[in-house]
Amino acid sequence: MLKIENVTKTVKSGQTTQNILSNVSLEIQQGDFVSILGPSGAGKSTLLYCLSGLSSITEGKILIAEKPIHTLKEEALAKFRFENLGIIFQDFHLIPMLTVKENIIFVAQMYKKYQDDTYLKELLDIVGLTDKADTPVANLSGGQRQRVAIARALFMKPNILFADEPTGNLDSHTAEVITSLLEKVNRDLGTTVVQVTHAEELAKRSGRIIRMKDGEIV
Ligand SMILES: Nc1ncnc2c1ncn2[C@@H]1O[C@H](COP(=O)(O)OP(=O)(O)OP(=O)(O)O)[C@@H](O)[C@H]1O
Repeated sequence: MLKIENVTKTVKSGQTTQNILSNVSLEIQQGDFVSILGPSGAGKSTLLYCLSGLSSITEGKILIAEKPIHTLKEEALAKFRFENLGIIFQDFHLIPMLTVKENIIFVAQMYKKYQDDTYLKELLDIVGLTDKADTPVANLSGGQRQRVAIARALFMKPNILFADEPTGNLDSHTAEVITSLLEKVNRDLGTTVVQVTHAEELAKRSGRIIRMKDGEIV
C-alpha cells in the first residue's frame, strides 16, 4: 500500500544544511493502523507530510499503491491526494463560518465531485455529528472540530488516512473518543491509518508503532 525507500529530506538555513529525515525506509500494508512516536523535533510531522505528498523529499522514493508520488507535478499530486488520501492536520484547517456539512463537502464540491447526501449522512453518523450538521464549525468544541476534520478527510473514501497529532489539543476523555473513532474507521471501513502522536498509551492500541529520533526510524 505504502512503501518508502531511503527517503532523505534536507533543509538549508544560511550556510548550513540539515537532514530532517535521514535514509528512512518503511512499508505499510493495506488496513494497518500505524502510530509514529518520538520526541519533539524527531521528524514525525515531516515524515507524515512527505508520505502524504504535502512536502517534497530530497532523495529516495515514495510509492503509494505502486505510484511514485515523489515524481508527480503539483497538479497531478493534488489530484492524487484528493482521490486517494485523507489528511487530518494538527490545527484542523476547517473554515469556521461554514457549517459542519459545508466543511465536510467543501473540497469535493471544489472538484465538482459532490453527488449525493447518502454517504455524508453515514459519515455524520459515524463521527456522531448528525445533530450538528448545520451548525457553524466556529460554535463547536475542540473534540467536535476534530470529528469534523476526520469526516472531511474520509469523505472521498481514501485508502489511507494520515493524521498529525489527532488528539494533540484535546483533553484525555476526548482523546479517547477520537482514538476509538479512528479505530472504528480502520476496522469498519478498512482504511489504513497512519498517525503521529505523543500519546504513548493511545499509540499502544495501534497495530504497529514506529519510533523516530533525529530524523531516523529507531
Ligand atoms: N521547512 C523546514 N525548514 C527548516 N527546518 C524544518 C522544516 N520543517 C521542519 N524542520 C525542522 O525539522 C525538525 C523536525 O520537525 P518535525 O516538525 O517533523 O518534528 P516532530 O517530530 O513532528 O516534532 P513535534 O513533536 O514537536 O511536532 C525540527 O528540528 C524542525 O525545526
